[in-house]
Amino acid sequence: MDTSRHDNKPARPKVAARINEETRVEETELNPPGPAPLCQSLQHGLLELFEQQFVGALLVDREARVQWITARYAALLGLDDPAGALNRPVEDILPHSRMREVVQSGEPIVLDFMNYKQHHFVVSRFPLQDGDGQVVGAFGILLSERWQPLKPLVDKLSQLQETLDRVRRDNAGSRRARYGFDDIIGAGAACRDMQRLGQRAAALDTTVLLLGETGTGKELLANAIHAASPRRQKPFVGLNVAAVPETLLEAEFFGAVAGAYTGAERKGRDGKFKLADGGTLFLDEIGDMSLPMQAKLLRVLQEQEIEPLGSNRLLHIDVRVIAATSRDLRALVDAGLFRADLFYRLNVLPIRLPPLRERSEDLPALVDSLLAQIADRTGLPQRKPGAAALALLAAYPWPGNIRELRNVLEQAVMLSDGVALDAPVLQRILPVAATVDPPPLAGGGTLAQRLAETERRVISETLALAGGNKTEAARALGISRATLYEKLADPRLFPAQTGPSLAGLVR
Ligand SMILES: Nc1ncnc2c1ncn2[C@@H]1O[C@H](COP(=O)(O)OP(=O)(O)OP(=O)(O)O)[C@@H](O)[C@H]1O
Repeated sequence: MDTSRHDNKPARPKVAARINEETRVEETELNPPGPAPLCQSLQHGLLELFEQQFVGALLVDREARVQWITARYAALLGLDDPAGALNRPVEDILPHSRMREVVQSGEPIVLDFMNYKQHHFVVSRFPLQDGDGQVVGAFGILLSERWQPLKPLVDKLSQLQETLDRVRRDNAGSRRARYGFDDIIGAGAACRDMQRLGQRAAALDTTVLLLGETGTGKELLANAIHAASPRRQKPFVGLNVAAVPETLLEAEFFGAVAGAYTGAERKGRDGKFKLADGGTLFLDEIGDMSLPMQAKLLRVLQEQEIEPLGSNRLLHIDVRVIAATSRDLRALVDAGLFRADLFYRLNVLPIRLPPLRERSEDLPALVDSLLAQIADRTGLPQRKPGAAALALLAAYPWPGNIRELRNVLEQAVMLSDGVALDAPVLQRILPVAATVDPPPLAGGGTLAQRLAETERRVISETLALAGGNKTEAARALGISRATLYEKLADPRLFPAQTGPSLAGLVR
């Protein structure tokens, strides 16, 4: 039936449900009299254009009632009679739609995920205004039926969020520690031991050595130790040794006087030791330091004096060092790659942080706490994992530990609506098919996708076998450590960041 509003216009055959004589009556009632009634801005074939260009498109009035929907969208939603959607509240046909929010706030939602039964749609929503700037409705576009093409973007968002959190943390409270022992979740024996030793370290003013795989909470524990120590009113400063090029490390540690360098460093600047004066310096990935730098660090630890680059003056500093590494320092000493005297100097009070796979008893509490943090930050309702989702999480080896768990949960929250956190959503996110019932291998995927899947699985398994130790894993795989880092940072291989995070680079 052609129900075009303009008798002299050609029919628009592809638009299954459009504003017809009946809805025109409604529309006149819904819109204030004025020069721009709802839909006038979409005249002259625009609707057909949307029909052709997008997987789906939809228009609602200011009461969020459907006024127009493309035939393809209606078919995707399984509507037998698309015209039957007209004038119904949008949630009747799309329970998780946020079109009402757009109409009410007048703000667009430029990119979002929306669930519909088993589908994950990528959608955009825009408010429509009349000539007086009044919101008269909203326009929604279904950009893609699949969210996977946007996965690199989702991964990047997670990483950037972590970077932002860390930068905020570093800037907040003039370098004060932001986390305490209360923020360390886990009541299992391994976690209790770690916290008991941490409390002891806080009371003593000695050097502390934190040993654990990436993402096990070394920086969190270092924060907590500082916050519970007599130095708590003084700065807490972090530095990831592995993230700073060797040539810049000395200036990063000890600072440089004006004129010591040309170019950007001409003005001179304070090093991390100076910035941490009176407080705590957290040195992450200490095992990655060159032998000459190790000698310089040892001298500072012994003398509590630094010499900024380009100066011949020694500055006295009072800094407690908390060092951390994911590498086996003793093995590095045996291999002649780490100075024995520095090792003994650092190893006064070693604390081992267990990998997540060794503390499965803490997993439900960790998941709960991380989901609460995500809900707090995003303003979305807190998700609750079902038994199947928890079983799936427990089956995965977590080479990236709690950081990886947090990234996976963040992605799952973005991709699910409602309160339940479903196993199928997690299953799609987890890098290795950590299924309770493994899915059949047969199926789709291009050669490139299937090769990537195999590569991802081999790397994950090797890392898990190597206890998260990247040097050992790289050796077992016959690739350099740098290549392994590159692969771990490749979002096509590892959708949830399991390698060194961007955050590490800004520390
Ligand atoms: N026990 C825990 N309870 C709650 N959150 C935790 C816990 N351990 C770690 N996390 C969270 O996991 C993430 C990674 O922790 P953190 O940066 O401290 O790990 P790390 O061992 O220092 O990692 P890397 O060696 O890669 O720098 C952070 O968001 C941290 O808040």
